[in-house]
Amino acid sequence: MELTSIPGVGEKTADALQDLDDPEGALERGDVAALARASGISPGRAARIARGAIRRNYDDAGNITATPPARNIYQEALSLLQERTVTDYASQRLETLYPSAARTRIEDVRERTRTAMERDPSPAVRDALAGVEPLSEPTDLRIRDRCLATRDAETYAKAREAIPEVSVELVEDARTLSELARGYATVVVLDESFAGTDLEGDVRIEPDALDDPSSVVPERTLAFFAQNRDTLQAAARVHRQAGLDAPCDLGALESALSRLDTDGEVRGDEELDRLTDAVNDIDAAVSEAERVANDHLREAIEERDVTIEGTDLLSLVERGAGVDSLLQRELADEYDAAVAAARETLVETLGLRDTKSIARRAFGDEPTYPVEHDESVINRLRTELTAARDRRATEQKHELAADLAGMREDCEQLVERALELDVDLAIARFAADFDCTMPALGGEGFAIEGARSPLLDVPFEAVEPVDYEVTGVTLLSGVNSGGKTSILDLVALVVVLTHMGLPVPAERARVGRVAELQYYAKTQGTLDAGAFESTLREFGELTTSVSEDRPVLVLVDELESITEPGASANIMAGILEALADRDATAVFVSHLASEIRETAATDIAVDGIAAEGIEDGELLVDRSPVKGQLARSTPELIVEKLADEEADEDAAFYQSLLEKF
Ligand SMILES: Nc1ncnc2c1ncn2[C@@H]1O[C@H](COP(=O)(O)OP(=O)(O)OP(=O)(O)O)[C@@H](O)[C@H]1O
Repeated sequence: MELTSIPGVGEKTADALQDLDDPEGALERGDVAALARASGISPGRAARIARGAIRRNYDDAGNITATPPARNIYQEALSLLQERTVTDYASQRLETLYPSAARTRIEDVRERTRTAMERDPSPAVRDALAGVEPLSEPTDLRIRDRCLATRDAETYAKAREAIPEVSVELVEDARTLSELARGYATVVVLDESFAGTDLEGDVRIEPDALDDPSSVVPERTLAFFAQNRDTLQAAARVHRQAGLDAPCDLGALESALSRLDTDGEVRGDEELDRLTDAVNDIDAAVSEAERVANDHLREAIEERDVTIEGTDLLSLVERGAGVDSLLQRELADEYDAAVAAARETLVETLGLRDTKSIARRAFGDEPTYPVEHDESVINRLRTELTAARDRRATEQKHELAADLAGMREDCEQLVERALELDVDLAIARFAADFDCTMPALGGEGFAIEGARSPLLDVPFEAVEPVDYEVTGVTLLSGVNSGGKTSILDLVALVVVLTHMGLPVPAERARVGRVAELQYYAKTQGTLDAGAFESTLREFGELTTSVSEDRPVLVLVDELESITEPGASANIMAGILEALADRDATAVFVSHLASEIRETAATDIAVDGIAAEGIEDGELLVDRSPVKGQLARSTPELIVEKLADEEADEDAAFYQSLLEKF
């Protein structure tokens, strides 16, 4: 795939993407998290690139939101979904959903949405999802107890490239090889020519080692699983809890992972634990053995009366013999028992097996008081135990790596499915939280029934449902705070969600295909001449851009505020006529609906959000616009109320005011 053919991807970005493991796959999957791992590419940019790739695949002209308020609605829709994700991945992945102009794209997302809406976002699944994140590659793995050796310069270069985790050494002959073996626990020789040579230490002749690096460094396989262990365990839990089809045997994976520590060491092996503890506890065990022996001996000596004949004493003194020889002569049996206790304590405390006889030699038969160990024997014991521990660890690593090696691809799928489930669950929760349905696609304009906006400043439970259908060009009139702006937001939201392929917050909805959503929010106050001119230009361009194959939905909120009322009524009438001529769909909210209708040369439909009356100073409003009915304005309603309520002479004044409406 030519990466530069994706909209928004230049040479530099393409180079950065090319360094990823599988840039095409990441683009195909819309894997924003993977794309964001390319150097210099932020998650926001990664999402734009993924959207660009989708647009190219679907030959899609792009996002239908054509104005800042339309884009805000899209952002709000996205936030409502993103708030319902557990993982960062799903949150970023949702950014690849955009309101598309391509029917095939919308249909593809709708298919996924239907499946997503059937999923059950149970707390147990969400809990498990909290532990899942995209897999990562371990870096800087260095193995220091092994090295590779060769006398061939070419093999040396190949080895450095194939197995960078260990040192590679150039050797000249058997002597230099033996020297090397003294510095490493294991030396793997890559040259056949050394076979048959008598070498000291753990030197292995393995000319094919470079073909299977994990035979030399099982840590390479293990490091990936160790680094991602918690994520993989969580992804397995997600599969169990959600009843998802797993790509591999979850039990086998979980049991293999339970034998691995996050630092890549094998755990749960009794023999390895025994040897590790023995190496760690050796000094403490030696002290304990000495203490046991000396306690024994001290007690024995304390309890004994030693009788010594004068001649013996003399001869002892003459020979310069110390108390040791007295010990040997008088307490030989006790000494033997004390040493036996010391040996037993050392062997027992360290749980020794193969190295028992070495350990026993740590306490000599020659009587001394206090009983002391032979440090050189203990050093030998330490060396033997350490070597046995390392051998066992490496064996175990090979075994575990062999179990896990074949599972890598399945694990990648396992995590991907779990993360994608989070995307589905966010959609399912959004649909459930806002009582959504899948809208029907097609026809002219739009029709919504029982629609409730999640964008209002009131809690969703308090939102009153709205029905509204528009085909063609319509003015929407209504009392102050009747909910006109809220309806434009709601219509924009429903249109955006529909074109994203998502469900909409309504009992029923039908949305005609739109190539552009042109939403203009109310301006704050009159525009100066320059701003007024550029606004007019915008509408000029807009009215000429509408055509049958470029259906445009125009939503405009109180355009009259851009200039003085008379002029703005004329301008709006003109824009509406032009849009009506081109069969566009448009809703213009305005307090000048009646003036505009009078000015316009063609018939313009007017709908109204009507107040049913005033109660305690509050308007009672039916939020669904009434078709074909100009709503009475708030001032008119208040004058009418005063005309009804006031005493005779005042009532006449209010009556005359009312007649002017
Ligand atoms: N469907 C609804 N359910 C509940 N409350 C609503 C609904 N629609 C609007 N409201 C409430 O009415 C308030 C005013 O709504 P909105 O701003 O849409 O009215 P408006 O007709 O555009 O007002 P104005 O004529 O002053 O511009 C909202 O902030 C919201 O609190």
